[in-house]
Order: sequence, then structure tokens, then C-alpha cells
Amino acid sequence: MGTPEGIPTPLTEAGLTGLAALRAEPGRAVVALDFDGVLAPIVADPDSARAHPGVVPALRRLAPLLDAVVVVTGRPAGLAAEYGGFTGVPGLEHLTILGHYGAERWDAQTGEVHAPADHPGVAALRAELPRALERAGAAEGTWIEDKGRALAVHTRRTADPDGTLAALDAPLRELAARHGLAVEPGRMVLELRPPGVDKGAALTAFLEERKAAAVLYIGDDLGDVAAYDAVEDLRAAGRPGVLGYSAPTTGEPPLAALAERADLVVPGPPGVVALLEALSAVLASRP
Ligand SMILES: O=P(O)(O)OC[C@H]1O[C@H](O[C@H]2O[C@H](CO)[C@@H](O)[C@H](O)[C@H]2O)[C@H](O)[C@@H](O)[C@@H]1O
Repeated sequence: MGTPEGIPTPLTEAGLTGLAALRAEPGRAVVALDFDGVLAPIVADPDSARAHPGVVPALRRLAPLLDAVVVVTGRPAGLAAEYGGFTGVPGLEHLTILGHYGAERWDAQTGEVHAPADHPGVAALRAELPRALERAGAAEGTWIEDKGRALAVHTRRTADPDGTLAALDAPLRELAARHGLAVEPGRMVLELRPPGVDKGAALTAFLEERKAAAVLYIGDDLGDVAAYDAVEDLRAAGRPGVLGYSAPTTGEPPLAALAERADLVVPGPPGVVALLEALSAVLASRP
């Protein structure tokens, strides 16, 4: 079910209120988007992930109608800018990327990444992780993604991705704790990263900075739960928001932690693009 303009009808009162607020005052609204699984289709090799071809055209139309568009991702901010195709794009001059769960920030206007100093635990972990995975009996196909200021252990390419992930959970948590790092679980991945940031805090700070009157957030993975919490906190404080969920199109089951809370569900990145296009058409035709 959707509106005549092609925007899915929010399933909840809070979502209806949030969408109405965004439509009433788009110039004071922020659209916040996760990268992998929302803007970029999920693929086996994270280095091959690229934004869906419809993303940049859709954002070019939408961004000038809003206060801001922000990408909130676990990726390094500069890498998300590159894989998204967001650099030097007319219409996206004000795009912001909050990378590494908010530790890094990239602004299209400068093309610069702002980041804190490296956490010393990551270098120590880098030296120890391959042996630790061997000791834990990690299944063939388990591999390490070196993200610079974090390390992610992927199991998607093993024979039993969920079983391998479950078996690695305890040893990786022990290892992370020993190096003063946090564990960030995701789709067939456990990331060991510096603590102290999450997508919720990053989103809240960005919305404060923009003095945003309404927000639409779209996520797909466990890292987005903190952003959902942040939007719900803002809603409780009287600031409208819409929670969007980009559901898997690859045969994976939906993630209950988001699917059960979402106001809007769309089918993966193609569904996100369709939503962004419908939204920009509606906003552009306002009297
Ligand atoms: O916050 P996000 O933008 O969703 O990034 C979170 C993690 O995404 C990546 O992993 C996921 O996407 C991969 C590419 O499609 C896929 O192979 C993997 O199974 C997914 O978990 C990325 O590799 C991680 O570094 C990010 O933390």
C-alpha cells in the first residue's frame, strides 16, 4: 500500500506524523541513510560494494529540496564517498558522511575527512587477529577486512556463515575486551572497533547541528538499531521522525530488530531508490 504519489504508507501513527512533518517543511528535514544494504546492494566482497546506479540521480534531485542528506555508515567515510560515487557531484555539494559509526566525518564541500587519533588497541589487534582466528578454529572462508581504524571478521564466504559467526562470538569478544575495543555485530560480520561512538549518537549530534525539525532514517542491519533508538528518543521529545527498513532481497531473512520497529519497509536498495525518487517528486511539486 502506498500514497498515490508512490511513497509507501507508514504502518504506524508515529511514521505518519513523521512523514507529514517532512512533507510540510522539507527545508527543515534531514534524510539519513545507511550505506551497505540500503544504498549499496549486499555482495560477497565488501570491496566490490557500490551504490545502486539510481542512488546518485535520486539524491541529486532530493538533496536540494531538504535541509540535509547524511549517510551514516560503519564504512570509513572516505570509502563510502568513493563507493557511493558522491564526490564532486552537482546537487550533492552539501552531502555529509558520518563514517566508522560516527567516528569520522566527510563533507562534500571540502572533500576532507575529519577523524580522531587511531586507537592503539587496533594495531595490537591487527598483529594478533590471524593467530586468534586459527586458535578459535575459524572455518575456511573466514576473512579479515582491515578498515584502518577497525577490523572486521567476515563469515559470508564460509559453508555455514551463521554457525561460524556464533562460534567466533565469544573468542572475539574476549579479544576485543583485552584490547579495549568494542564488538559491532552485523550481517555475517563481527567488527572489532574503538568504543565510544555509535550511529545513534552520531545521528543525534548531526540533527542538533542542523536544528532539524524532522528526520527519515533508513537502515538494514544491527548497527542501525542505535539510530532507530535515537529517532525514537527524538520522537518522544516531540521531534517527528520516520524509521525506514531496507529489507533483504537476497534470500536472507528480515532482521526482526529493525523490521518489527520500522514505519516503512522497502525492498533493498532498489526500493530505497524508488522511495527517494517518489519523495523528491512529491516535494518538488509542492505549491
Ligand atoms: O553501516 P553500513 O553502511 O551498513 O556498513 C556496515 C558493514 O558493511 C559491510 O559489510 C556488509 O556488506 C558487505 C558488502 O555487501 C557484505 O559482504 C557483508 O556480509 C555485510 O556485513 C562492511 O564490510 C563492513 O566493514 C561494515 O561495517
